[in-house]
Amino acid sequence: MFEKTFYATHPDMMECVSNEELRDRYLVSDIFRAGEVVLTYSHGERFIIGGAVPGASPLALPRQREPASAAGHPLLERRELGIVNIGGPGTVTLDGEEIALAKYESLYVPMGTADVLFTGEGARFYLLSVPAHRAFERKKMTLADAATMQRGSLETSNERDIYQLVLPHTCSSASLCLGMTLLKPGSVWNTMPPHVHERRSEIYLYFDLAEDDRIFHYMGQPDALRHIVMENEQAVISPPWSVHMSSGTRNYAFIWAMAGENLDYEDMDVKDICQLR
Ligand SMILES: O=C[C@H](O)[C@@H](O)CC(=O)C(=O)O
Ligand SMILES: [Zn+2]
Repeated sequence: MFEKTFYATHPDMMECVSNEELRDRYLVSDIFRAGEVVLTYSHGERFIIGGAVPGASPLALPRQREPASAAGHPLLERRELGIVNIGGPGTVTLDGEEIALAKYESLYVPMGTADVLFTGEGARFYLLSVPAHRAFERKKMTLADAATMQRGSLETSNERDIYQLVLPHTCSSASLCLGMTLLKPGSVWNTMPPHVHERRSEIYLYFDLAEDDRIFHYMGQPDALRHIVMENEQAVISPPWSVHMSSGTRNYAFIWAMAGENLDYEDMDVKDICQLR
């Protein structure tokens, strides 16, 4: 069912870890494969991180297989799902209702939704699911519907628009927070200055990069940074004790998703650049 399971980690585990081990623990790659729904599982907030790339025929979100008591039940029996299309136009069908999603458009799928179908050749659906305690309203969110924050400047190479898609003031959810950030041409730094949020884990998916572009993603405790070199359409897991920030070889887009103790975007501990080591 899950391509890979990512375990929760202790910050001490950052010591002496090789680049390969770092990638193995936090980098989520190969989730957009033509004609497949690829799902990975993280013990951090029990996030499911995945991709659906339909070809000529539709793809279905799989049903649960384990444990025996849940086998055959919908994956969203006790979960909610956020979907963002990062490719060409496509359609998501929720229990028979078709919802068109163009690039950068997203959909909040409530707990209890039984059948989720993905269609549209060229569409690339990014999937994020976390446990939920109740069903909220199904909602499509475009960038125009989002709460938008302008941050940074071209002079400091970090001019970007932060779009809040799923947060209490834009779309109700049980635990999922979801948004997208678009960097302006010439700007390459995100989340500058960086922060940690003890009460939530976060997943970043970088996209809109060329094949030979790279993202230098920084993680770890603020006084012990490490980096992971990332490619287009790869995601990275940020444990609650870790910063998450990067620079790229050009401007790019990224989707951020959080879950945990609360839905308060402002519940973050912003770090001074001079504190970083
Ligand atoms: O906890 C919030 C997240 O890390 C992002 O919203 C930060 C971000 O998009 C940015 O500064 O560019
Ligand atoms: Zn964050």
